[in-house]
Amino acid sequence: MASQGFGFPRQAAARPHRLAPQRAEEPVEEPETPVTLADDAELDLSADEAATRVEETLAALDAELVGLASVKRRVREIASLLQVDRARSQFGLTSSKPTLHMSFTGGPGTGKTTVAMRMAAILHALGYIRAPRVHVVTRDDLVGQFIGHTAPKTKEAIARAAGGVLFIDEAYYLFRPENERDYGQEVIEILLTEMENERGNLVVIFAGYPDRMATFFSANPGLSSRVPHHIEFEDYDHAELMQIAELMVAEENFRFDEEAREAFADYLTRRMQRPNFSNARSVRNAIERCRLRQARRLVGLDRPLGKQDLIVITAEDVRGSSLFAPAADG
Ligand SMILES: Nc1ncnc2c1ncn2[C@@H]1O[C@H](COP(=O)(O)OP(=O)(O)OP(=O)(O)O)[C@@H](O)[C@H]1O
Repeated sequence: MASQGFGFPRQAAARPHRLAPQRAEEPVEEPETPVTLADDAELDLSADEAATRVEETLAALDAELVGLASVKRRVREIASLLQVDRARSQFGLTSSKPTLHMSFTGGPGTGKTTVAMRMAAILHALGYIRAPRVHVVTRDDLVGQFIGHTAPKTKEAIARAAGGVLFIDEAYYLFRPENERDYGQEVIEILLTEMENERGNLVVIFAGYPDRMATFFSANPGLSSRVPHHIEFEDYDHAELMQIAELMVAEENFRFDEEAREAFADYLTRRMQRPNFSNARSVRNAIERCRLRQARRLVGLDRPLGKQDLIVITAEDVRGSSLFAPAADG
């Protein structure tokens, strides 16, 4: 038997009554009704247009994000879950929509926000959310300063995220056990209700450092039980950070020369041991400062510049960092 593509087979519904005449050049998409497949039909999961878009996003995730093997595996699993759920509904197999609230735990700059954006693209491609949108908030966007201000603020944030993803960065700041009248508790209660009521219209991602997130969830078991997907982001090692640096430099049409590459590796070794090291974000910031020093060097050159001059970052541009100063402390 010929297998069918994975798009929902549809039949045209009756022409809807129109309230206002449409201009001829604006074709109106007819609403379509899904058709339930026969019990002996077969589906080719990979022949769907949505599956193609998901594969493209997953391939971009692989190519553009260094490392993160277990994160990429979990994103694939969630994509598979939704693909199979779509296939089941085509056969009329009813089940509740999967709950996709998640926690992303990991150190700073490990790619949590970036992966959230890719996740939103996948959830959208598979029809789980209406828009591939991520609304990023922190405690200050949700908690009001006075009585009566918190609920409207939280509800406004939820309304802005509706149909997409609400990404709550450093979510544990919502919970301050030392102050039992803290308005953060009100936010958690509203979230609990909305995560249940708006299931299928809103995905909430709680993000932050692993240890603090663990404390946050164990202190809020109601919330924890509504978050079935926990994805952990590891700190990057030196080799991965070097690859990230090469990727970022190439994306901006720059290039390290051989000595600059060595100097940057040396820089990273030093930077990783210092306070406030933020993984890939620290790499991005370091590259910005290399660009600044390259510009300063080029402007000071007493000769015309060629294309290669503008592309190449040299060891001097890297070693100008204060980390290489004899008594570096900043
Ligand atoms: N694996 C990676 N490969 C390439 N670039 C990456 C990778 N991870 C992160 N980046 C880049 O590093 C920067 C910081 O990443 P991102 O903001 O996603 O981290 P984060 O975990 O959300 O950080 P924070 O928790 O501090 O907000 C971004 O510019 C992102 O593109």
